[in-house]
Amino acid sequence: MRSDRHAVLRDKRIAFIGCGVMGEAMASALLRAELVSVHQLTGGEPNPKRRSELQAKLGLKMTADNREAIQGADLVVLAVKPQSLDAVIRDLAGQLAPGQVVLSIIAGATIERLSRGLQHALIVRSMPNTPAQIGFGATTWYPAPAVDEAGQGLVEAVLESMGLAIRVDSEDAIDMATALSGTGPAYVFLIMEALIDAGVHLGFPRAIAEQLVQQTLLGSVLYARESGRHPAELRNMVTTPGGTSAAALYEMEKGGLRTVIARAVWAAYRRARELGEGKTNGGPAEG
Ligand SMILES: NC(=O)C1=CN([C@@H]2O[C@H](COP(=O)(O)OP(=O)(O)OC[C@H]3O[C@@H](n4cnc5c(N)ncnc54)[C@H](O)[C@@H]3O)[C@@H](O)[C@H]2O)C=CC1
Ligand SMILES: O=C(O)[C@@H]1CCC=N1
Repeated sequence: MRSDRHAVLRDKRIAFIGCGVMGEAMASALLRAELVSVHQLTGGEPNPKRRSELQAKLGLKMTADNREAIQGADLVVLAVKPQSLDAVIRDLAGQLAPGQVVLSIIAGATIERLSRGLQHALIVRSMPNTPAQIGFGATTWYPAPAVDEAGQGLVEAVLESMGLAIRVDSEDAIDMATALSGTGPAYVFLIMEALIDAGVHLGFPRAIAEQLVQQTLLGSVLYARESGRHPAELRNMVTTPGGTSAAALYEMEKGGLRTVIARAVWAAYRRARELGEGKTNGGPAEG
């Protein structure tokens, strides 16, 4: 289902409940793509510093009162931490008007929990990521059965303004995507940091190490996408027999890099499920 995003979002009002990293990323993406004008957006945010920051930076109308924020909104985006969800439910339970669609980006929070807590059936669960801020996000979304075509079109138009948006066919796929793409930028930034530090360790000035690493990551991703080749084939093309890549890859395999990455992604998936069960404090994963 594709539709003209401008037409879908024309005159639509969107309320962001929680305006931290992701609330700001989503509002910025919509404004940056000129899909909405600022008077269509409202932010509900208890932190006065964040309220004035977003007012100054994006021109957003901000309020500390979540009930006021959702007045007249077509779409209500829930972008608070899982730990703040109960407070939002207390504020908004029974307060949503019949046609309002709720779009949650909260890791773990199930449609059943949101729908029961808010006493509202029109719920969409989604999982974006931080590159959404510059239009390169990767988002998955899954609507409750009660959300009709128009509601889904509205959600899709908002999510596509942030980059790739894929509708998945189960809620479990949202937890899986939380571990892979939602959390994914954290993995990439850690690898980026480790490579830059290794460059500095070799003797490069940090600014040059940063440029070389950023361009290598960017170029490799674009090359993989453009060539359409399997990553293993592309890796083999770098790996001269008896050369430098073979020496480096040996150390990576010996250190268990693939297993470490797979275990990290499974740990994030388990954690997403725990958050959904209301276990809001973490701890080292076992197993
Ligand atoms: N940061 C990320 O990379 C991603 C985060 N998420 C999800 O997005 C949600 C928000 O994450 P961030 O933006 O990183 O968190 P954040 O901490 O930056 O933002 C949350 C905002 O909610 C506000 N808030 C707290 N209690 C509130 C209440 N009762 N009513 C309204 N606002 C309230 C806070 O003051 C804060 O500004 C989380 O549930 C997370 O699971 C999803 C995808 C990626
Ligand atoms: O760390 C977290 O819980 C959130 C969810 C996806 C990315 N960040």
